[in-house]
Amino acid sequence: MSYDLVVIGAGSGGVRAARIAAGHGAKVAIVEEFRVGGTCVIRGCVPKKLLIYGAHFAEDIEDAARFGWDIPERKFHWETLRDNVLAEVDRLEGLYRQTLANNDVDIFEARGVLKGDGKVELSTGETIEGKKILIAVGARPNMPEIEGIEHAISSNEVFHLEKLPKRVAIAGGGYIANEFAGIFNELGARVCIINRSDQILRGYDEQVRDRLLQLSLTKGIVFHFNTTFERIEKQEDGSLKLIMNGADDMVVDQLLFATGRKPNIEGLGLEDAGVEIEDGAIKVDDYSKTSADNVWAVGDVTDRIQLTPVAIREGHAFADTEFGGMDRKASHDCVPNAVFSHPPIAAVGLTESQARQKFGNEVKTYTSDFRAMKNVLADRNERSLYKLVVNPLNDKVVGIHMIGPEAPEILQAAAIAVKAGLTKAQFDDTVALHPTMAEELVLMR
Ligand SMILES: Cc1cc2nc3c(=O)[nH]c(=O)nc-3n(C[C@H](O)[C@H](O)[C@H](O)COP(=O)(O)OP(=O)(O)OC[C@H]3O[C@@H](n4cnc5c(N)ncnc54)[C@H](O)[C@@H]3O)c2cc1C
Ligand SMILES: NC(=O)c1ccc[n+]([C@@H]2O[C@H](COP(=O)([O-])OP(=O)(O)OC[C@H]3O[C@@H](n4cnc5c(N)ncnc54)[C@H](O)[C@@H]3O)[C@@H](O)[C@H]2O)c1
Repeated sequence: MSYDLVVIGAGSGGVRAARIAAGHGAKVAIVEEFRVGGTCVIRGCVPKKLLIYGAHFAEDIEDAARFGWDIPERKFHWETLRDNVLAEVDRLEGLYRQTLANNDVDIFEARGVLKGDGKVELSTGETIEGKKILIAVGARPNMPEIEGIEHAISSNEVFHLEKLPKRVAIAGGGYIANEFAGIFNELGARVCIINRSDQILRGYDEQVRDRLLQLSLTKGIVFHFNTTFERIEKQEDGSLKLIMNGADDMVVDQLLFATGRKPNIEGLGLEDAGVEIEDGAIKVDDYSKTSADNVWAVGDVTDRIQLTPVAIREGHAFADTEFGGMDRKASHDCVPNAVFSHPPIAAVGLTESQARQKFGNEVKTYTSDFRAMKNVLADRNERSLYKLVVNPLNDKVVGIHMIGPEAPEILQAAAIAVKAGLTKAQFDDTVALHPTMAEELVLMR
């Protein structure tokens, strides 16, 4: 029961760190209280993206008519999509377990609590010991204290709904709210986003998020801004009555709270182990080292950037540094990100306003506001918007912001250019690949 490394949490960051450390020859244990794979695989990125694909067929089937296809009957079965997605999640969990087993990582299916001096107490009653400990316990949905909040669901439950709700309200205006608004709306539900502030997707480029708002409104999603909840009442027929400040009462079948995620720091024995907390998250240095000897933390529990590839990089850098004899830090600069809304948004680097703050008002921007060829023939009045933000001092492209079909797929490749510090002139030097949407990136003048 004595290991070189004990990892608490078998999610994105923990599994990567365990596998890489074991590959470097360390004896590794991983402790998981729920399911191997963590949020991303079990109830985050993966099932969410599969639902996005499922939902998008609604538009494709509609558009198909203009391309000559006669699809006489449109019927959607939520249970089929849900069960297939959940089966795929099961398959992936199996693969994650296999990878750990192949690397001789011992899996303990229990909750782990730090006891200090390298000891981790398991809910099974056992205690295991690690020369080094990695905390990778992630975050959980933030459910604000509101009367009747127990009637609402979070993203944890949304993948398991028995029936597709006819009327859905979603609290929040961030990633999850906009992604699930798109999913439910495409699947035929009436969707309303209830947001306490006056904007969606804070931190994203203003023009891009305004375009998403306009397109979402056109597709029928209703928005209530500057609105807060007073209470939630369950009615006799099972529906929910929402009593709000800033909007009229509303009755819905399902209420989803998507109001951020809180690091899982409670009940973990952090105090006993001497691990310091800052702003509700574990405080770490550039090497993910906590304030305690031989204890590190990666991923959402450190609340740096709550994204899977970031947790993975942090876990990998930790394992390489501590067990591979390398000096590795995870970079948090130029991290590409996407919102899988309908249509999706993708971005990397500085927004126009961030660049103006950093480089002054001479910052140059180039935009392309166009209708994708497919949308033109489909007679779908949905315009895409691409924007390049350029540092006037050296012509470097410091930000790319996009909304339109396949934006995340396109942005991943373009993000390499931004990370590499390429200039606008080098973008212009690249010959377009025609006919694509991505060619707009090298045609903006
Ligand atoms: C609905 C949704 C959609 C998302 N979509 C995306 C996306 O498209 N792209 C993207 O990059 N990111 C997305 N994310 C974010 C992404 O899932 C997280 O950033 C990522 O999973 C963080 O990894 P982690 O290793 O820090 O934690 P997690 O993956 O959450 O893993 C932590 C693990 O620790 C376990 N655990 C907690 N406490 C203990 C304990 N005391 N003992 C034992 N085990 C414990 C948990 O059960 C969990 O399995 C999404 C998140 C959600 C909720
Ligand atoms: N595509 C992706 O990469 C993706 C998708 C989903 C989630 N995620 C990750 O998961 C995290 C959580 O997603 P999220 O959408 O819940 O969070 P978010 O931070 O994107 O948005 C939270 C929203 O809730 C609002 N809010 C916060 N507290 C509130 C309260 N008490 N009452 C009312 N409104 C409140 C905020 O103003 C904001 O609009 C994200 O930050 C992101 O890092 C990523």
